This record gives sequence, structure tokens and C-alpha cells, in this order.
Amino acid sequence: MTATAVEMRDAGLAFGKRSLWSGLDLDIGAGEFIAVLGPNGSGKSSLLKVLLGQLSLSAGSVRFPALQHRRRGPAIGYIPQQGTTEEAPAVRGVDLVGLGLDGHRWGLGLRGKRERDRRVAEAVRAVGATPFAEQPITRLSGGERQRLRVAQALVGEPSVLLCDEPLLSLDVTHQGVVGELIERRRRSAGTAVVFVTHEINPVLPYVDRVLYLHDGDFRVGTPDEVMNSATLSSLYGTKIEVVRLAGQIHVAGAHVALCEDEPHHVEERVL
Ligand SMILES: Nc1ncnc2c1ncn2[C@@H]1O[C@H](COP(=O)(O)OP(=O)(O)OP(=O)(O)O)[C@@H](O)[C@H]1O
Repeated sequence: MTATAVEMRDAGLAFGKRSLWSGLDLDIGAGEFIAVLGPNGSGKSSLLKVLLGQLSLSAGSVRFPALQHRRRGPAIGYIPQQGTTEEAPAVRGVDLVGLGLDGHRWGLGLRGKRERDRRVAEAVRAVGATPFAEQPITRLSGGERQRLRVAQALVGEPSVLLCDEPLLSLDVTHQGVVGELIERRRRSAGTAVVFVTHEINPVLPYVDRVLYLHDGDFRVGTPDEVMNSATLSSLYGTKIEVVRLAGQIHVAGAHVALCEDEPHHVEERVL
């Protein structure tokens, strides 16, 4: 039986009178890849913040059963949404990635330092960031910084990886590199992945289940169970057409087409 990495029971989150979601029962297995979809403001990032312990649930509970047995290292890796973090000008790429390792793990000696440096260099190499990792972060492009943040989240070998639109501002090649890195991590180490995204297609081959949030309600299931016309029409309360074309999912409807098919950061959407 697969170990449960995250267990949410009757979980709800509200800000004042506004309920983002409620009655959420969700078990995320070790090694499972969950894509979290939904329009702007539906509570995707807030769900990650609950899992990070930055926000408290308004109702219900969240537990991390598999993490109780973890002996060392940061248990949770987090790739924040772009533009939500600020780095000091003096911080270099390698410094940022090194922050993803906990200090105690490698000890204080020369051997510990060497091993730590080796891990950081390997994580930097894996995201193709070696050529610019010694430069101050503030001089790097959005996509270069984003790759370093991915390296930072992965270098600690987390048991749960929380990703908030990690592919934004990456070109197609680096979307592929990052997608494959995350995929390899969960396959080789059983890391559970919670992946917030507006575009499911770049990660569709990896997705086990979808959690689709909308206007206080949600649906959860395999991509086939959730990403179909009947399920999304009932969730949105209006007619939505979902078509599969060349292995990709396209959602057409008055509102949702914007959400699924257009890059999220280009403009604010009215949903
Ligand atoms: N600390 C807070 N206090 C009050 N309201 C909040 C707080 N954090 C988030 N919200 C509100 O909750 C709603 C959900 O925010 P959240 O960032 O989770 O949405 P999202 O689904 O990730 O949206 P997007 O796709 O735009 O990133 C938004 O309307 C936001 O303004």
C-alpha cells in the first residue's frame, strides 16, 4: 500500500465570509502528482500556503503521515509563484540554491562543506543554471531565477514538493527540463507533488489526479474524470466543452478557455 504523504479531512479555508473551498477530503500518496487547477482567486496558492503552514485552515485538518518517519532534511520543498519573493542584490544563484539545504545535515567540517557544495552544484547543473549561478540573482532574467528556485526546492530532496506555477516565464525547452526533473524526483524518491498550474498540457503525462477549484466548489479525480465536458459544466454551472486533441486537453467555454489555453501572466483574466 502506498504511504500517504498528505491527508486533508473536511478541510475548508475562508477569508471572512468568503469561503474559498470547504469539505475537502484529499489523501495524496507518496509519489503522486496532483495538478491543482482553477481560475484566478479560486484558492490554489492558498491551498499551498495551508500545506506550508503559512495559513491555518478555517475547518477540518491537514496531516503529513509519511513525514513523521523522515529523519533529516527539509521535508517540504516549495517553488513560490514568481514575483512573490525578493532576493537581496548580494545573493548569488548558488547561495539561493544552498538555502534549500538545512545546515545541520552536512556538519561543520570540510567534508560536510564539500558534500554540501557538491549537492548544490549538482542541483544547479540539473536545471541548466551552471553558466550563471555565480552571478547576483538580481542580474538574472525571470526564467533564469525561476530555474534556480526549482533547484532550491529540489536540492533538499523533499518528501512533498509544492509548486506554484513553476513553468511560468520558462521557454518550452526549460519547461520540459523542469517538468522532467520533478517527474524524476517523484519516481525515484516517492516525492508527492502538488502542482498549481493554469496550463495542464505541459505536465499532462505526469498528472495522476486533478483538483479543480471553482467558486467555493471543487472536483477531484483523474484527468479523464475531471477534465471532461460534463464534470466541468457542472462545476462552472454553464456549458463547457472539453476536447482532446493530439494528446492535449482543450477547454472551450465562455470563461474557461482563457484559463486553460492562455499563459496566465500575460493579463488579468475576468473569471
Ligand atoms: N491572507 C489573505 N486575506 C484575505 N484574503 C486573501 C488572503 N490570501 C488570499 N486571499 C484572497 O483569496 C483568494 C484566493 O487567493 P489565491 O492566491 O489562493 O488564488 P489563486 O487561485 O492562487 O489565484 P491566481 O490564479 O490568481 O494565482 C483571492 O481572492 C485573494 O485575494
